[in-house]
Amino acid sequence: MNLPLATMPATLAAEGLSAVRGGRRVFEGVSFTLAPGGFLLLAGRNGSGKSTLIRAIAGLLPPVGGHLSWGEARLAPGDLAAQGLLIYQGHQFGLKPVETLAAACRHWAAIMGHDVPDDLLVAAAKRFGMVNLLDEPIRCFSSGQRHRAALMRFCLAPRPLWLMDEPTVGLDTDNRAALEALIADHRARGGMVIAASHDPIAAEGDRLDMDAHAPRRVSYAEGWV
Ligand SMILES: Nc1ncnc2c1ncn2[C@@H]1O[C@H](COP(=O)(O)OP(=O)(O)OP(=O)(O)O)[C@@H](O)[C@H]1O
Repeated sequence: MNLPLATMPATLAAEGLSAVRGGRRVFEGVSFTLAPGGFLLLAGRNGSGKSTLIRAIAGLLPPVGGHLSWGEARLAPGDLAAQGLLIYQGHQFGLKPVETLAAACRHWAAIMGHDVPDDLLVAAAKRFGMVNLLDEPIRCFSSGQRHRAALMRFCLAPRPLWLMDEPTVGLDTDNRAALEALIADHRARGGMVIAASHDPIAAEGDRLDMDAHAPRRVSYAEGWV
């Protein structure tokens, strides 16, 4: 069962993004275009800025340079989230240990402004082999099960742009395949995915190498630091 997208997707474009974290420039000159149905893999070494770029697109960390646009509209930081266009999944799963999986899913969807009918919840759980865990509290879950619980959220809100930070971590072979099928189904209805990953993900698309966007090092010999 796939939810129809609530909003028509449009091309997402980044132009010359740069970001600073902890007072240090992390990357600069990041540009890309992601059309409806597109997939963009963010690659690069540890610390190259993959998570930072995802957070910048999600509106959690305003870039210090460059901008995003959605179709013809130039965006201010946070606009994609404010307009209900994205789902972001970072390294923190944000799951309450005392909640059951079903309650956690409904809670998260409510925050996103959606009700979750039973058939949708069961379909989401089926994707990741979680149906028998729907009434179990999260505190009893293994780390891989927590990750799968977090991934179920992508099935629960019909938003066109998915931002996935290390979505394969801790998944076994079957659940990696389930993740890849989820991504393929989303793209087939026009959805778009940006994923940061050290692992290969079976999805045709573009690759952005964050190592190529490291800030230029300026030497003392050039006169300023
Ligand atoms: N909360 C923070 N405060 C200050 N600096 C940070 C913070 N988080 C990350 N950084 C710095 O920002 C840079 C980019 O980190 P980021 O997490 O975006 O890299 P990454 O490419 O996702 O790395 P990894 O592959 O290890 O997940 C790193 O140099 C890191 O030290």
